[in-house]
Amino acid sequence: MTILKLNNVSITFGGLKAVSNIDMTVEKGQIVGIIGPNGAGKTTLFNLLTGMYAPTSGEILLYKDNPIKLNGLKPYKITGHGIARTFQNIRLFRDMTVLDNVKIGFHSRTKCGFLSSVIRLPSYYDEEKRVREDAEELLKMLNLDNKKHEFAKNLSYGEQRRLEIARALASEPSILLLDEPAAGMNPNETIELTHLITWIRDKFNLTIILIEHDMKLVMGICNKVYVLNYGNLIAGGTPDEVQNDPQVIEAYIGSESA
Ligand SMILES: Nc1ncnc2c1ncn2[C@@H]1O[C@H](COP(=O)(O)OP(=O)(O)OP(=O)(O)O)[C@@H](O)[C@H]1O
Repeated sequence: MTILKLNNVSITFGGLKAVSNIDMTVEKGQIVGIIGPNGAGKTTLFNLLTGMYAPTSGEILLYKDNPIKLNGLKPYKITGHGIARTFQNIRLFRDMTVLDNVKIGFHSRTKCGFLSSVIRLPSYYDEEKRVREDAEELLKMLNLDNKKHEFAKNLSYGEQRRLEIARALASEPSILLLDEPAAGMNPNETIELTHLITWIRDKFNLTIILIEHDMKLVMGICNKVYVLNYGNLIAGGTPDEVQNDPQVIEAYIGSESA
């Protein structure tokens, strides 16, 4: 079943077409990889999917009960529709605790209004308690519960990446976008992360789209891989299909010799 579809999506910055006429279909429950040399348009694509940029042309459709057109929606609306992300350069609240970082992730789901929060109605305390319990539960699942009172900045790199994932999961997404989750990790952390990604997909019933340069990770866990080069989609298929695609080989060899 299709959960996300891009029809002829482009975005232009000045004269540069950073993403050009992209067609993409993502099936529910799959892990989809987006690869390509530096500057290929991968992060721009995530920015389009999360409402940070609006496409210059084309449409992005999310299939829930009915198709929802995501073009031009504000990021918080898109989060509300169930798309969450992590960032290439980790974006945590570094001077806040691990627990508070995750509690903030629940914000898009909390119902307490401004007034009940300010005058501290019982509904505020009920919600606060529920958010705390849910956040602690998530931290347990991501093996960070023993760090919940640490400042985020004191965590190791691998732990910070897990915390970002925990925070993204707090918004109860149906689609999780991971931007270079293995960047900066050592080989052991990358192996752990690989297991974690498939585990959270199954546990939380997610569809995952990930940008990654670590080919072992991509080819090991993705059901489908899309390859971008200079903003164009040059291949899309199973890991085996794209690895043997002459255009893909050329793009990577070309980028290495550049
Ligand atoms: N806001 C912007 N304004 C102008 N140009 C931009 C903007 N965002 C991205 N670009 C350009 O779009 C192109 C694609 O960039 P993008 O960051 O999406 O590539 P990428 O595939 O994610 O690269 P990397 O693997 O290095 O992260 C680049 O040429 C980049 O300079």
